[in-house]
Amino acid sequence: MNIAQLFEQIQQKKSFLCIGLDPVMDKLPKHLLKYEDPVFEFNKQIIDATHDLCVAYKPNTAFYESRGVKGWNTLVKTWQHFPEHIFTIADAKRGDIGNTSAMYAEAFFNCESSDMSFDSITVAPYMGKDSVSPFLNHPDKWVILLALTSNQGSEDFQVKQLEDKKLYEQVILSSQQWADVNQLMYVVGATKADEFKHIRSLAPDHFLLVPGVGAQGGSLSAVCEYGLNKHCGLLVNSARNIIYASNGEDFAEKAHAAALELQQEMEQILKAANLI
Ligand SMILES: O=C(O)c1cc(=O)[nH]c(=O)n1[C@@H]1O[C@H](COP(=O)(O)O)[C@@H](O)[C@H]1O
Repeated sequence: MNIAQLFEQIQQKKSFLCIGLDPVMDKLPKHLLKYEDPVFEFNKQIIDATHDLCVAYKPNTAFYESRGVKGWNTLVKTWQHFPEHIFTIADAKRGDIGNTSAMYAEAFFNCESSDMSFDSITVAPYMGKDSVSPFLNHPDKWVILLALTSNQGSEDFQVKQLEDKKLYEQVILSSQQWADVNQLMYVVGATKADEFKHIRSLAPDHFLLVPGVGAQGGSLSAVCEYGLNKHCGLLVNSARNIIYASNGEDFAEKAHAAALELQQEMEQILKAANLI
């Protein structure tokens, strides 16, 4: 999926919502425990109840890898259940020396060897260009590079000054030489709303993946004030606020309601910006 196709999906659905699928066994509704794979059943019902309201799903692989082989199988089944036009993000935060990154890319992008073929993967930029390039060698796939993350620890390194720039600014500027806007996005936390105006001056045309709305306290309207661009340019992620809207038998219905609330707010924002 290229940038034009992603924008088309956003316009059709009047939504730039990405739903994070980060399921924890202990938090699942009890009635699902009778299923052979309760986590898959949970994801399946969440996807069925919300796919008309979002343009992307982002399973964070930690929530699957932590359960070993069973968890990996759940991830594969979940990927296989995604509807065709949904943009899929493997939130794996990978990045290593070139030949190792190539194997990570194989694991998440190549259907034949891994039974999954995500549209994109989150990548940590710390090891530099040759650690990111193997993901970009898959021409129809996206790299979503960590720029300014939502957590407190983002202050430890990302905002440190290097000569005339902060580290995260250098990440955004240097990486633009590695791929174009059809293959590269940046993660910017919703908790960093004050930085969006400046980040848009560094990367006016790129999509930004924005986690941190809801459970981490970020505000959708504050992000959109300066974050939108001519292709919308934002995928705003929410996980816990949607998937755990209820832990009863009505969990999927309540997830739908929580996603609808965000989608309706997004529709108003897109209309006000003349993007739909
Ligand atoms: O790359 C990410 O998705 C990510 C980057 C970041 O800066 N902050 C952040 O919270 N995330 C992820 O986004 C999701 C946030 O989930 P909620 O806080 O439950 O909405 C988790 O999967 C995090 O790992």
